[in-house]
Amino acid sequence: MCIFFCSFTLQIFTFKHLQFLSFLLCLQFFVGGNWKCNGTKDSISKLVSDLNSAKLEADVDVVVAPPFVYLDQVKNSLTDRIEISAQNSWIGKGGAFTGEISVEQLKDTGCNWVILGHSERRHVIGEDDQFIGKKAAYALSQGLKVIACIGELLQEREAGKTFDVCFQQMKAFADAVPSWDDVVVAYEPVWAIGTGKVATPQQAQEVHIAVRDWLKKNVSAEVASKTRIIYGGSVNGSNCSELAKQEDIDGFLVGGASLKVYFYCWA
Ligand SMILES: O=C[C@H](O)COP(=O)(O)O
Repeated sequence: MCIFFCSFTLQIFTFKHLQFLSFLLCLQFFVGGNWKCNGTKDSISKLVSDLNSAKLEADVDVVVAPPFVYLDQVKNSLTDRIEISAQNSWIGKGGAFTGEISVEQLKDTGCNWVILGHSERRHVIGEDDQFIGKKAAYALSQGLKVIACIGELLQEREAGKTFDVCFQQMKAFADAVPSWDDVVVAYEPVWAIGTGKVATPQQAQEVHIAVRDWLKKNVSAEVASKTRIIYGGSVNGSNCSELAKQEDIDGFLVGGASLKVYFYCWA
C-alpha cells in the first residue's frame, strides 16, 4: 500500500516535468490538506499515524491544516517532513480579541503556514477583501507563509464574473502584501467546495492561467512565474491526475478527501 500523496504526486511529476520542459522554472508541487472544523483527538491521532508511516515524494511540499485546538497535538506527533498550517489568524498582535488566535501564538505552536481568505471565512463568517489583506500582510511580516484563497460563487460564474471576482480578490492581496515570496495562491471556486462538483481541468486551467497573467501584468513577470497557483474544490483520488496535467495547476488544497483514509492510500 502506498499513500495517495506519494503515488499521485509521482504521476503528477511525470506529467509536470514533461509539460514544464519549456519552462525555465519548474515549481515544486504543493499539496495542502485542510481539515477544516473536523476531527477528534482520536481520529486525528490515526490520521497523523497514517501520514507518519507514508513515504512521501521528495519533491512535493505537503502541508496539513488541523483545527486550532489540535495544532499542538499534531505538531508533537507528526513527522517534520510535513509542515503545519493554521486555518486562520488575527490581523495583528494578540491582546483583547476574544476567540481569536494570533500569528505569534501560531508560530509558538510550530505552525509555519496560514490559510487566509478561504471562502468559508469570506461567505460564512463575512470577512472582506481588506480584512483578509491585512491578515496576510501581518502574517507575512511575522514570518508565517500564506495560502491566499480566491474564488467565485456559482452565481458569479454564471453571470460571467469569474475573472472579475478573482482579480479583485488578487488585488486586495497584492495591495496588502510587500512580497509574494511566501505566498501560494489557492483558486477554489466556491461552487466546487464540498459539493463533489469539481471544476473540469479546462475550467481550472483557464482561471489559473488568467491569475498568472494578472500577476504578470499587475505585480511582475518574476512573481507570476514563481508563484504557485493551486486548485481546491472536491479534489479526490479519482480526479487529481487529470487536474494535475494542467500546465498552471501547481498543487491542490484538499478538504473532505484529506480526512479520509483512502485519500492517503492509493493502491
Ligand atoms: O480548503 C479546501 C477546499 O475548501 C476544498 O474542500 P473540498 O475538497 O472538501 O471540496
